[in-house]
Amino acid sequence: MTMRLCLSGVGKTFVMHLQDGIEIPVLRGVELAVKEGECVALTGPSGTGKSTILRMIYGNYVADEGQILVVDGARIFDMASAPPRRVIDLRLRTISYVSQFLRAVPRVPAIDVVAEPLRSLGTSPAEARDRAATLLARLNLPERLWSLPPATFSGGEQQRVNIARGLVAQRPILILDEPTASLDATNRDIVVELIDERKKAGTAVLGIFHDAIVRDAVADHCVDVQAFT
Ligand SMILES: Nc1ncnc2c1ncn2[C@@H]1O[C@H](COP(=O)(O)OP(=O)(O)OP(=O)(O)O)[C@@H](O)[C@H]1O
Repeated sequence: MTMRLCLSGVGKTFVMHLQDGIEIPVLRGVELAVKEGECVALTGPSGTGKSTILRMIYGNYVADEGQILVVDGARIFDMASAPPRRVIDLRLRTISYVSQFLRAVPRVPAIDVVAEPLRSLGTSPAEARDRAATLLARLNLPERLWSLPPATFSGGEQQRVNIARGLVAQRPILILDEPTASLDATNRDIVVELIDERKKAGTAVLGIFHDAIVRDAVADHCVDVQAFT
């Protein structure tokens, strides 16, 4: 199986510039790898740095040391030292990231929030909306909500829009930060099914799954982040 994501010697210390430069060392020597078609789960107590690892891979946080190699076809990039333009390109084509909370643009209908990643890749509006609709239907989001902006949706409804948006473009790497935290058992099982389908299609998945049922169902192995604190 081809390697898709490989972290070596990754470290992160937060510096609180507005509080006398206080330093908060969080992670050091992070080593982990994810191959195509594989799902790796990050585990460990609250505050150990699981979300920080996901954010460094997506380029939201800059790693202080080490390498975050992202493999896309024949190309390999180091997210730890990638310039902003490369980070934008990797987000467009290579890495999908489902954060814990949806950051919706005001006044944009849910179906367009979900279709947007396909639109940015050049898919026609009609096809992008069709594929968004298919995912929203699978995730049981009532059709009457599709034309409404998600700002007023319930936590579980927003999470399903967020998941649909993260899955719609089928990029080679999928990062999931607690994708089922606000979902009922039926929708949780659908998310497990969708992740499984992605793995079978060759996507490399790295996630945080506090729900042990979800973790056991999707993860091929776990990495305990406490080892890197
Ligand atoms: N932007 C930031 N500035 C300062 N400290 C931060 C920042 N982001 C995270 N931290 C700190 O880094 C540590 C790790 O946070 P992180 O959210 O990665 O943990 P986690 O393992 O995902 O926790 P949880 O399971 O509770 O979500 C925490 O002590 C947190 O306060």
